[in-house]
Amino acid sequence: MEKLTADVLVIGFGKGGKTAAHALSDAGRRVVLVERSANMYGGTCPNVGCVPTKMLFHYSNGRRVEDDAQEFFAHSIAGVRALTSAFRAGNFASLDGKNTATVITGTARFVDQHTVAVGEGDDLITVTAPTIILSTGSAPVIAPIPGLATSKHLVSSTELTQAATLPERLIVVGGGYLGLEFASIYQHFGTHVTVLEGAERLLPREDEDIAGTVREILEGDGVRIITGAKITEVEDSGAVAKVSYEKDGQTHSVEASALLPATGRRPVTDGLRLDAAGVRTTPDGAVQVDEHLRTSRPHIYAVGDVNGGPQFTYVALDDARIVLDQLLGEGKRTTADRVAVPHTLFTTPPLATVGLTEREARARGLNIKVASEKVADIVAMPRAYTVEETRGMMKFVVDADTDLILGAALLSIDAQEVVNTVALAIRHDITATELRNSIYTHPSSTEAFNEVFGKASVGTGDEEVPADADRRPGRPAAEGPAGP
Ligand SMILES: Cc1cc2nc3c(=O)[nH]c(=O)nc-3n(C[C@H](O)[C@H](O)[C@H](O)COP(=O)(O)OP(=O)(O)OC[C@H]3O[C@@H](n4cnc5c(N)ncnc54)[C@H](O)[C@@H]3O)c2cc1C
Ligand SMILES: NC(=O)c1ccc[n+]([C@@H]2O[C@H](COP(=O)([O-])OP(=O)(O)OC[C@H]3O[C@@H](n4cnc5c(N)ncnc54)[C@H](O)[C@@H]3O)[C@@H](O)[C@H]2O)c1
Repeated sequence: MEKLTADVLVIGFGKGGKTAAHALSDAGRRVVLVERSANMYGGTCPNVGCVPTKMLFHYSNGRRVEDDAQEFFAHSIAGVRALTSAFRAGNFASLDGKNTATVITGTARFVDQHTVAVGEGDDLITVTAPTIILSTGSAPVIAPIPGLATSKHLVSSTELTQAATLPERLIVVGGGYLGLEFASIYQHFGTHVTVLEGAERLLPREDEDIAGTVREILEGDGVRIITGAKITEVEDSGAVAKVSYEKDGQTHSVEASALLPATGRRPVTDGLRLDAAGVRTTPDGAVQVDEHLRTSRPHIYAVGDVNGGPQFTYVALDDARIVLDQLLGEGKRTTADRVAVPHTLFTTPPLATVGLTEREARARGLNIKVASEKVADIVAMPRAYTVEETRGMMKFVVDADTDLILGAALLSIDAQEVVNTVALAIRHDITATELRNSIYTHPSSTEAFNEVFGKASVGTGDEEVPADADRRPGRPAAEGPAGP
């Protein structure tokens, strides 16, 4: 049995926890970080989340019709394994290698509000610290559908990033971020994918034109999408699972050899014995926090997915900044400081969004203009043609009184990059006209701003500005294709 003390104890090697651990250790604090699995140094994102899925996204888009599907898939999974294991090793070494940080592998459980225990019997380690940061992440929700949890065909997203063989048919239960990304990736690898989504339409938060175009693109790639599906039962039948669902009063069924639950993720607090520390949870099972991410015990913080906030790596990172500001800074930073946080759904092409949708802006009674154009029609953005991905559309919602950008939905090649510029413009009050009249590299996707912002449907009196409006006299006009 070993008894350790530290200045700061971090539970979970996720983005939030490790970012805080590095900074605190660099500031000379003695840090102990406890991670329950040697396969998870670095947390979900680099091991079983963002990194492997985005690498599979990349590989799957490179598959040619003549490639053998199984061979190509096996090669792709090998690439993912190599990268994730390199990242895992790097994550461990960079933290454990510091003089003031120690990583312990095991599951932490609270003994009291300052102490956790890891392991049992002779291997028991206790760690006591005046400050504790919880960063235990989230786990998939398995919807209470009869037969789903016990189906031998159930596969987790983790398994799908490490699978040895490509399933011939895959049913994805839930058409949110995780479900649509796996649907798009696996369909491109050659699996026949069916998405069963409970809501009446895909991506209900997005405007109908955007959600409809996402659906059209996925269906164009061969993904079968059934919305408004009320799944009633899952039955294993030999090599396949049969999923029964009701839609429009009729009962239907679909079969597949693999079944991915993608109906959300819940905060992980199992086994932590939060009660022993007096840390309260919300009715949804998240660790309850204030805007400084302090729990009901002010010396215990909770960052990332476990605190019930938006489940994105960059939010976990920002959570760490808030806690670090408490521990090393002025203690002013809060979750309320976040403005225009962008998101990207990595379908092909990706959908990146920020701020308000058109529907939300209108519901707020704002006087808006909407600038929108199909990617294939954006003459100022030949990049889409050069990489042979001209599907999608770009849409901006602009305040007609102030010319400030209220939101954007970019369903387009490079959208995950372009959206960050829009988010920055929103945060720093850069107007739509300024974005429209700026100089961008060529050929790039950002160049679309030169044109699309000039397409506002309900204007402030601004006339449409042509794509090449801010070129100097004598220069050639737009160098892109003349348009389809
Ligand atoms: C398939 C998939 C794809 C995703 N893609 C993206 C994306 O493209 N972009 C994006 O921004 N986000 C993405 N996400 C979400 C993102 O991965 C998470 O929001 C992020 O990893 C959360 O980080 P975290 O710090 O909260 O916890 P995590 O990274 O989940 O880390 C928590 C760690 O705590 C450990 N742990 C749990 N309980 C204990 C305990 N009792 N003791 C010790 N250790 C414990 C776990 O083993 C785990 O390593 C994706 C998620 C998934 C599942
Ligand atoms: N690119 C990214 O940033 C990325 C990628 C993957 C995951 N993530 C994160 O992980 C989280 C979890 O992803 P997710 O897709 O599991 O959750 P989600 O909340 O995004 O989507 C869940 C979907 O399942 C549907 N659903 C719920 N119950 C259902 C049922 N019984 N039958 C059919 N459909 C049902 C919901 O209507 C919803 O559309 C995401 O919210 C996101 O924060 C992010």
